[in-house]
Amino acid sequence: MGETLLEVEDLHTRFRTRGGTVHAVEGVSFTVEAGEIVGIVGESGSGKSVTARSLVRLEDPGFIPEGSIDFDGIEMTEANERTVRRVRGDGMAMVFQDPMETLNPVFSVGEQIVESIKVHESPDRQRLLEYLNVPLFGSWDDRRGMRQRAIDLMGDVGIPHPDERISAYPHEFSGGMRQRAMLAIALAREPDLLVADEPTTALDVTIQAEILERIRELNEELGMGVLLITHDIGVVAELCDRVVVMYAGQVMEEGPVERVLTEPRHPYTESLLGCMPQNTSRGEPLNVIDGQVPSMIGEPTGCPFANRCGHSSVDCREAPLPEERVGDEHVSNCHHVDELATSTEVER
Ligand SMILES: Nc1ncnc2c1ncn2[C@@H]1O[C@H](COP(=O)(O)OP(=O)(O)OP(=O)(O)O)[C@@H](O)[C@H]1O
Ligand code: NI
Repeated sequence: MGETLLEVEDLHTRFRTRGGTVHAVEGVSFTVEAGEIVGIVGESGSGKSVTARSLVRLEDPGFIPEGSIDFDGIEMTEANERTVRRVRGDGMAMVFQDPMETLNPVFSVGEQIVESIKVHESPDRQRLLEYLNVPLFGSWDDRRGMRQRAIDLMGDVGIPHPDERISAYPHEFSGGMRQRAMLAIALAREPDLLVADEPTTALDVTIQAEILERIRELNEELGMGVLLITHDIGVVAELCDRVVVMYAGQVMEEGPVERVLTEPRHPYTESLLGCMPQNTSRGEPLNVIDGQVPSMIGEPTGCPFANRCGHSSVDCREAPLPEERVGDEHVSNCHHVDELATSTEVER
């Protein structure tokens, strides 16, 4: 750790719609160090997925009017198509909630993993393949080696009997197995950073835990950085080193997981923690934060959480978000951080 892999600075991503311009991501900054697992957490619609997609330039039909995405020295917001393809080929790999978004139903899982290995070895080949519209054959040894590598990768992500299942098609796999196959495709590229957008949300709890555990092991074994998008604070607590809390397209709080989750210094984080099932007695309905998520149309003023927040003042409604350093690498973008100081800190 210690080397910055990804540095996002003041990222803005917008969508033009008939109803006006949607400000989906509004001035988001964060970093991921090599080998680190960073979580982005927030309610539905807070801009997590748009942030993730913007990193690999999949924001289309949106656009990035402002901000910088520095990945390993490459400015992604200005990179040409070829560079973007190269980064996706072996720098930043993405897995999504819905594996069918990535898996192609007409090719076997094995073929798709092999294809990903080829793309990793030569990102330009991808373009050639698309252009020629025919499969390219390497030497027999190449093909045998890649097939074996695909089998190994399937084993790595926990697909049982990979040597038999390599010829299976995506529809022959269960949801959990598809998610693993997608992870194998991503890992075939030996990425420095894995961007995983709710990779296990659709799966049952046991399978979810297994896959997340696998991601953690791969992070440890390969030193692969991970940016994990989730709305599940439990997942963040278990897996992440640092967390970025987002709301309405903006960062509310950011810091080491053990600090942010035990001593939140932003009312939004506090409310989010209050909504966790563990903090609600049995039989009680799940807490939900009162009030409405603001419309994302048009330029926001003040703190987007102000209308739902018990601490809100005139500053909150009118002034730009302050960036308050509240501890080592712990930042809260709130005017009222002092009111949220933990009791132990007040005593000091
Ligand atoms: N193609 C689009 N056109 C217009 N608005 C969009 C588009 N894609 C996303 N948005 C808007 O951007 C905002 C952020 O959406 P995003 O999908 O990033 O939220 P999220 O935090 O990932 O939520 P979830 O937890 O539900 O996945 C939302 O208000 C959404 O409606
Ligand atoms: Ni999302």
